Amino acid sequence: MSTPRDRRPLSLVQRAKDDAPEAEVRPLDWGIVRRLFGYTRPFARKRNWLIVLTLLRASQLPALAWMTALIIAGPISKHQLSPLFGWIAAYAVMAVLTDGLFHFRQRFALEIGEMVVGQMRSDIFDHVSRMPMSFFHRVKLGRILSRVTSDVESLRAGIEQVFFVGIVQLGQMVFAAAVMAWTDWVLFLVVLGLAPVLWLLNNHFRVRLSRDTRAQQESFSRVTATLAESINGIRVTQGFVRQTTNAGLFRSLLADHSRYSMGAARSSAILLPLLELNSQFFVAILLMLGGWQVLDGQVEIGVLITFFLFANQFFAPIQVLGNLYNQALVSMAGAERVFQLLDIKPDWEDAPSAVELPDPRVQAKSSADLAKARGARVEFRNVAFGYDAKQRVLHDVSFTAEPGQMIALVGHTGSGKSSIINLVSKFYLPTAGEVLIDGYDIRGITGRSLHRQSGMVQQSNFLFAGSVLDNIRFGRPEATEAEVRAAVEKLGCADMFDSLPQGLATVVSERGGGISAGQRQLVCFARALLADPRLLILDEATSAIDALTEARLQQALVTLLAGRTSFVVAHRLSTIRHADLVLVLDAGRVVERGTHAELLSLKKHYAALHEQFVRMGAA
Ligand SMILES: Nc1ncnc2c1ncn2[C@@H]1O[C@H](COP(=O)(O)OP(=O)(O)OP(=O)(O)O)[C@@H](O)[C@H]1O
Repeated sequence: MSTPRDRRPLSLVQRAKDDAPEAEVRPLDWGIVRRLFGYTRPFARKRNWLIVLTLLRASQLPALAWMTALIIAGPISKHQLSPLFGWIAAYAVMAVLTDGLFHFRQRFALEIGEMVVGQMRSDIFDHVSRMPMSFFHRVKLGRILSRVTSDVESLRAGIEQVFFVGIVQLGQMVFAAAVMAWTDWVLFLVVLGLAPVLWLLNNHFRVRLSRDTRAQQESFSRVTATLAESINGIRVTQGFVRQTTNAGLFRSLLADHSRYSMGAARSSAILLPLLELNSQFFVAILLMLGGWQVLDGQVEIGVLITFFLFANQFFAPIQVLGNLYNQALVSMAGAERVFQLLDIKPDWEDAPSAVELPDPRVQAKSSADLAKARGARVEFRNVAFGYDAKQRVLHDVSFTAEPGQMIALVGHTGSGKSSIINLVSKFYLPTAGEVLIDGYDIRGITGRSLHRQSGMVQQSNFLFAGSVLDNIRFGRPEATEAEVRAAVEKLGCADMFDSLPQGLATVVSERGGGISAGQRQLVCFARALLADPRLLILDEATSAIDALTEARLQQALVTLLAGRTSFVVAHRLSTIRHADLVLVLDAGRVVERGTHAELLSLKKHYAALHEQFVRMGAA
């Protein structure tokens, strides 16, 4: 068995084809903005203060400009020295206030950004962890990684910068427009008349930029997805000497990404100078008209200076807003992808009426009761199942595993062994028929309560990066070192762990590097033993292990399984011989059942499989 797995070919060529671009989105979507804003609700006080500070700052900058204009047009142009000092002192106070507020605005914005980003990452993790296995067959690891990393990171800039800096800049523009209109409405009308030209020009380039930015992000997500898959599949890559081919394909994805990045950079390199040129063009027109009014004596020079100061306040934000708009597009695309992931509904969930699977060990009064309660009763009644609606992979499967029995599943590859185990673990629900655990229909009990009473040892013997000790107590983190040691001793393998460089404290890597295949398997056995499950699922490792270790593993296995109900996808004859019931599967059907001896005497499917086992063993 190879529990939950991806059956697509592990090839980068395939990946490049698989990764069709994600759905196009509107550049600015207020629904997404509102939803993002919802993330600031837990920090509403700070957020509201931030909004107040932002609005204040939006008025402070134009106020400073106005004070400058008043000082120039007033005491300076009228040569009044003593009022000048008063004005300058007022200006200095205003400047200190402005930058004091700036400090808090900046700090609050960064803090809120950080909190939102942290919350979002934690939501993605929670959401993904609760998904049924079918989700992990569909959604690639790399895609999940890029949601949590680059997409969320692009949102941070959106939250910290776009919104709050945007308000300041817009406020500044509105204030400046009001002062300009009040100072000289004719010149102001000229500014207003030319504004649509600027807007149309910007719009054209921004649509282009938005397209380029999305393409750039998608190509990057393909790069990260491919990287994640390549590292995961590094053994296969090296085993088939595909390094050069894969590196070439990876380079072509990088080249793709560079092309899109260059496209985005080119569009932005046209847009930004154009914006600047526009402002300068306006200034030229204003100089011409304003200069003529001053020369003609219609307007005082002080008024023209005021107008220019505010024209500057009006135009400067256009560029900043342009940059913020670019950032908003990037953030919007990131937010859309994050929300798409968060909105994926599981194919199925526990029914609202689902109850906890009772643990009979809790009620056991005598040690005899306790011994009986150590294993669960599992029954399949006419079960049919398919990973998708079109194709069934199990047909009419019925059997009963009494408490404490060991059921061995044997059959050729693809015969349905893993699928039976996926159903017992409630990783999937049967398409038809019933799976009963202790008489409870599996649909009516919660997955969590079932998993609390079950344990799993996978063929890959998956270990987390950390110490051997922590890996063993993964299912019961509160277990003491003494309890872990007791479990290891019970399995009769304490010496194998003691021989490690730092004993149980030895650190292993994600793929279990640092310890041998046999030791890795023992860690998984000890982990299962410590969790003390009533139902144990074991996918026997096929990896070659020397005869001595094999004998010790077998002994440890007998200890581990004693009294518990177990399902074993058996790859070793010695295990099958111990089974109370062997189910022989062929094309999703149970074609034979019985003990090893009974099945051998039938001289049919099992006998043929047995012969293969023996021959392989001899080889
Ligand atoms: N995630 C999946 N999505 C779609 N079909 C699947 C999936 N997993 C398995 N299958 C299909 O279901 C059928 C039964 O597969 P299953 O994994 O149960 O067989 P198995 O006996 O455990 O095989 P093996 O010994 O190779 O692990 C096969 O035809 C297989 O292609």
